Amino acid sequence: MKLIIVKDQNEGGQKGYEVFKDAKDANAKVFGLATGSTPLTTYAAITASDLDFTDATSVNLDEYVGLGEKDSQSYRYFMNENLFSKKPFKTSYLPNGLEDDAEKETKRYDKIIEENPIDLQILGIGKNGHIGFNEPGTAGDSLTHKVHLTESTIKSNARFFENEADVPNYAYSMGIGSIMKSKKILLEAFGESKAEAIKGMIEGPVTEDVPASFLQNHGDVTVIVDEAAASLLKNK
Ligand SMILES: O=P(O)(O)OC[C@H]1O[C@](O)(CO)[C@@H](O)[C@@H]1O
Repeated sequence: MKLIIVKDQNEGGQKGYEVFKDAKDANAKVFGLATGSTPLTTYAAITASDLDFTDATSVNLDEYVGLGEKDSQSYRYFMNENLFSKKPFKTSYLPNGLEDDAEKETKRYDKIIEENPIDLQILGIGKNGHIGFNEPGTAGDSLTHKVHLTESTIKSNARFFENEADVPNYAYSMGIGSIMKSKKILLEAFGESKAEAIKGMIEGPVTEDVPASFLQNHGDVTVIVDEAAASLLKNK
């Protein structure tokens, strides 16, 4: 893994933008995208740039089950607000949170991923080491699945909702196996609350207990962290 330690999230966002720019210059056509607070500065830097994605496709990692694009907490809404309304892509895919039939939806999404192999995947990381919504215990070869969110994730994400009870209990998530097939991966993490997960991801054993640790088996991962998120690493 290539580790880049930055001063703060703003500098991290600029570096993240550079990874997108390099990928675009190298003719990347499919971008795997993430939600959460982590990629926001990268999306802001992309938005402020002259990069053009109208010939590119995006495939997002995950979506809450039960929320649609008009729900302000849905990930489709988040992506529209923070990126797509300013930097449109030719086509943008997300799981459909309003589809009740999990088998139908996960199969549909796997087909999309197969037909649009991801050139660059951006990831955040959960405090418990999750990537996408792949919670601890998820198999390294998993495909798109319906996830029962952990208590830790519900608590972390409650800040985006009025009440913790409003956080959906389920989400559809791209699997770890699909994430691992991305040609290049960029993982960002900012703040002390991510330090334990970053240590486990980079210096711990490869284990389902820390889903991000599977990235040790990928040949092209760039990790951008601030000093706080890097604070528990022995080798910097
Ligand atoms: O960037 P945040 O808001 O800390 O969230 C971290 C992770 O949590 C998720 O939003 C899912 O809970 C991931 O998509 C993201 O990588």
